[in-house]
Amino acid sequence: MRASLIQIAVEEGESVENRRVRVGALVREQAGADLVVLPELWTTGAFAYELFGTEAEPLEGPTYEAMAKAASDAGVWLHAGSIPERDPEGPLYNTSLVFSPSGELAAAYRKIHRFGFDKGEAVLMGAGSELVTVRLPETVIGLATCYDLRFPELFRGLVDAGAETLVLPAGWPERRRSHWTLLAQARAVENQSFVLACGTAGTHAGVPQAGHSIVVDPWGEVLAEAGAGEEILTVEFDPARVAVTRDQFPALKDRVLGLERPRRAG
Ligand SMILES: NC(=O)CCC(=O)C(=O)O
Repeated sequence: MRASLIQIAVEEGESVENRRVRVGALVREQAGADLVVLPELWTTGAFAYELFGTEAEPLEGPTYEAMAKAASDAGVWLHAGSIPERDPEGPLYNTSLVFSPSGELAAAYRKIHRFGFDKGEAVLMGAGSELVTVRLPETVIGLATCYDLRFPELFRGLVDAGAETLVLPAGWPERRRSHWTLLAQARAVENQSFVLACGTAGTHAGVPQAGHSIVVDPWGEVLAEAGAGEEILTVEFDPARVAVTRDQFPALKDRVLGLERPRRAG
């Protein structure tokens, strides 16, 4: 299976519309790949909080239209990263879109863990509540977004729902790049799954981005890693290695579920 992770540079000097057109062209160039992955909130930048409201789109808005067309022109499965979604009935959401090679929407995932504690995304956007997996011809992908990477129970839920390849668009800052690499490898090892994590490059809203998109195999080995700048990271991997790893080292079968809370001594 061939995957291309498009690590876009998100910089203030470029308009959202220009970036949308540019990204569409980059997706078309990936014809022949099985799966193409884009980063989190690449239209605005994950930290450009002041743009969330002005650039928010309905689910089937301009980014949806452009990416559906790019997926069908290229004939690829496209994880189109996430958009600031305006739900007419509710708050904004950080919503990932997955398109089939014919340009149909295969899945939408609203980010469950919002970043920012008492500001930013955490107050500007609503939280999703549903785990989402998508069956591709070669593998079942499980969806998570950026800060979700810190919450292992979400990924275990995806594995329980059948995921073998965990796909994570992100806008991860350079400041915490060591966490990014470590957590991507940890999620791969503990879930005996491939991890495809696609970040952004450049600097927006004063936050330098880590880049370093990464693909990790079910044994925790890094198959490919990007540098800091805009880059397309292409990797070939064998999804059958998930079953082989889970069979030969069946740690997932040794899970003990429903542990009781410790009793207080004294
Ligand atoms: N956009 C994000 O979710 C940022 C996450 C982050 O910076 C971190 O977890 O650290």
